[in-house]
Amino acid sequence: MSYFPAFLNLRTKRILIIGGGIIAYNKLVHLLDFTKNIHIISQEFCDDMLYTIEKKSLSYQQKAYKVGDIKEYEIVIIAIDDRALAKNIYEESREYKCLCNSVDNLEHCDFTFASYIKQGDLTLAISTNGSSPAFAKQLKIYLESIIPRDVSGFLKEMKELRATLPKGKERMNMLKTKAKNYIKSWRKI
Ligand SMILES: C[C@@]1(CC(=O)O)C2=NC(=C\c3[nH]c(c(CCC(=O)O)c3CC(=O)O)Cc3[nH]c(c(CC(=O)O)c3CCC(=O)O)/C=C3\N/C(=C\2)[C@@H](CCC(=O)O)[C@]3(C)CC(=O)O)/[C@H]1CCC(=O)O
Ligand SMILES: NC(=O)c1ccc[n+]([C@@H]2O[C@H](COP(=O)([O-])OP(=O)(O)OC[C@H]3O[C@@H](n4cnc5c(N)ncnc54)[C@H](O)[C@@H]3O)[C@@H](O)[C@H]2O)c1
Repeated sequence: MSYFPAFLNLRTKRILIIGGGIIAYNKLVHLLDFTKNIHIISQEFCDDMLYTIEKKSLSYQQKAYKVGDIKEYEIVIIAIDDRALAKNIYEESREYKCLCNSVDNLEHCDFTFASYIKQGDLTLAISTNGSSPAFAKQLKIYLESIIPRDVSGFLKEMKELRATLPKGKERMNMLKTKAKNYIKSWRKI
């Protein structure tokens, strides 16, 4: 079964990252593109993680994970190097209604992180269902080379048109043609 692609509003969601190594740091950086409502628990923190925690004024605790620490969170990311503990935390998470991501085991993921491009209102996310994160990243790099820098400006213009023109068939056709021609113009770049 494949993961369902959805775009979540994280504004009201409390997120916990367990772990302070490079992988936890990568997940943190990606989450920070969308929310600052993040707490981190770890025994040790890498320098990049500590720098970012300070710069973004994030809350954190330097300690070993204790049963119950995940209780208050809607989203939990397990990014530790202890597979047995990761499994225990995942099993504990089943008692709550939180969504769990475990960086070491796809079977322990209610959701996975996507490789993504974010330019203004355009977010493009890639999943390989865990088959090849390396491929997801390279495909992202390829798509980044195709999508022009002014895409966010184009979306602003489209948003404005949708807000001002009266709804109906005429607007629909006009927006469709404009979008089609914009994408067609990329081939000439
Ligand atoms: C896309 C991206 C997003 C992000 O991290 O935010 C992401 N992994 C990225 C990179 C990456 N990860 C790995 C490599 C080495 C090459 C390779 O193995 O391919 C590279 C490449 C690199 O770093 O260059 C190794 C790896 N990854 C996972 C395992 C565990 C396992 O498979 O069991 C192992 C083995 C660990 C080991 O060997 O010890 C698991 C997961 N990694 C996922 C996401 C989820 C599935 C996404 C999908 O559907 O593809 C999933 C299931 C869970 C999750 O993490 O959510 C990010 C690219 C960000 C970008 O675009 O810049
Ligand atoms: N999903 C991915 O994209 C991906 C990619 C590469 C590796 N991984 C996996 O991710 C895991 C983490 O990798 P890393 O390089 O960040 O490891 P790391 O050793 O640098 O960091 C592990 C972190 O977990 C913390 N930790 C360990 N036990 C803890 C406990 N009981 N309570 C609180 N914190 C604890 C440590 O203090 C440390 O900060 C590895 O197992 C690796 O196989 C995943």
